[in-house]
Amino acid sequence: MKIKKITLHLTEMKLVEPFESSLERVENRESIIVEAEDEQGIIGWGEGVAFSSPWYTEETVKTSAHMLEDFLIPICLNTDYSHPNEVSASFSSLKRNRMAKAALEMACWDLYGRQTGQSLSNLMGGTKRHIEAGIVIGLAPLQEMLASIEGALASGYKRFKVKIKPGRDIELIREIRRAYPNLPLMADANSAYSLEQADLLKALDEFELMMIEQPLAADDIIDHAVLQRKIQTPICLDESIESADDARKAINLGSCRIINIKPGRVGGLAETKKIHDICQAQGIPVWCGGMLETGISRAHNIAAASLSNFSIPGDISSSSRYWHEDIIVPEVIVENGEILVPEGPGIGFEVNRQLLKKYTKQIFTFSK
Ligand SMILES: O=C(O)CCC(=O)c1ccccc1C(=O)O
Ligand SMILES: [Mg+2]
Repeated sequence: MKIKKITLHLTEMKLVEPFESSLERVENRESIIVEAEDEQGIIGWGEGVAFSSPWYTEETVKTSAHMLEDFLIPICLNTDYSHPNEVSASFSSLKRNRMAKAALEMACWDLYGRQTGQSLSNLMGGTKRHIEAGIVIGLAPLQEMLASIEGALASGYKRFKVKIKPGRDIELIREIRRAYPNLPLMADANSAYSLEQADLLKALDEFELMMIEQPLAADDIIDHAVLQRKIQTPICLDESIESADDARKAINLGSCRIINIKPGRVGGLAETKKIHDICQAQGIPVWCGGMLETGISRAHNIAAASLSNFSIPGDISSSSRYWHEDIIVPEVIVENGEILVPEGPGIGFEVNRQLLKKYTKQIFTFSK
């Protein structure tokens, strides 16, 4: 797989509605779309999922662009890979920056799938033809959150995640439970709590949440292990898990009982598969998270979620949940709470060049 040309499209798209978590309110989503072209003119697509500012993890759109331009793209253009599994290994001398690495690695997987006529799901060993869709309700006044849940229920979503933060936790969950006693419900704190608040987190046990996601800091798998021993609600780690090694350590310490895998967070699809396999061997279910991404990253997520141990519905919603118009064709559609795993080559979606151009603020091209 010889890559001849790589183009970075820096895009900005306005969300259908602002998305609020414990740490940030996202209204305009900047992204890096990666286009990798081989000598035959076949093109693969990837997407960097870092945000404009480092509120979720330390990477940003600009650090990703810097890593890609100055380090990752030169490696990629100068290596003749025989399989996309080799791409992340070729980046291994560079520390961290996994969102930047993932953006390029995933473009290579899509390219390879299109070169060989295989779907990403098949390439990764996916077994599911449909995946179950979940939805995330951002922080908003209670009535709005309840209305969002009602709408999502009507659309068939199978799992409901609400963002929480100190001051919007126990009472918020109590009200949602009062309205929906049997809803498959979970909460995501995006690391807004500390171990001193263990009693408060323990008070959530009575609501029988499916899990609580990333209550403590990203680098706190020790404290998460202490917390998990104190509370009944299963802890799911998101920000804390950037690699298969992180997953192994967190599982061994008892820091979590479930893991949220985002291919764009962990360095790409090869690492996704490794984390998936480690978790499967240890009896830890995984699900696929989201990053308010365009259809390109969403398509990669769908392929990943077709693997068998992605056994809990993920944060994979329809394109229209976030975008007035998505940049892929067809858009991602949720029907009866499910998304069809595409069987076409690579990600199985085409990129709408006209829309990509419409949302592109800057474009950079690199060739050998
Ligand atoms: O629906 C989505 O795309 C994911 C929504 C979400 O929870 C989220 C959105 C942005 C950044 C982090 C997270 C998260 O999972 O923590
Ligand atoms: Mg999360």
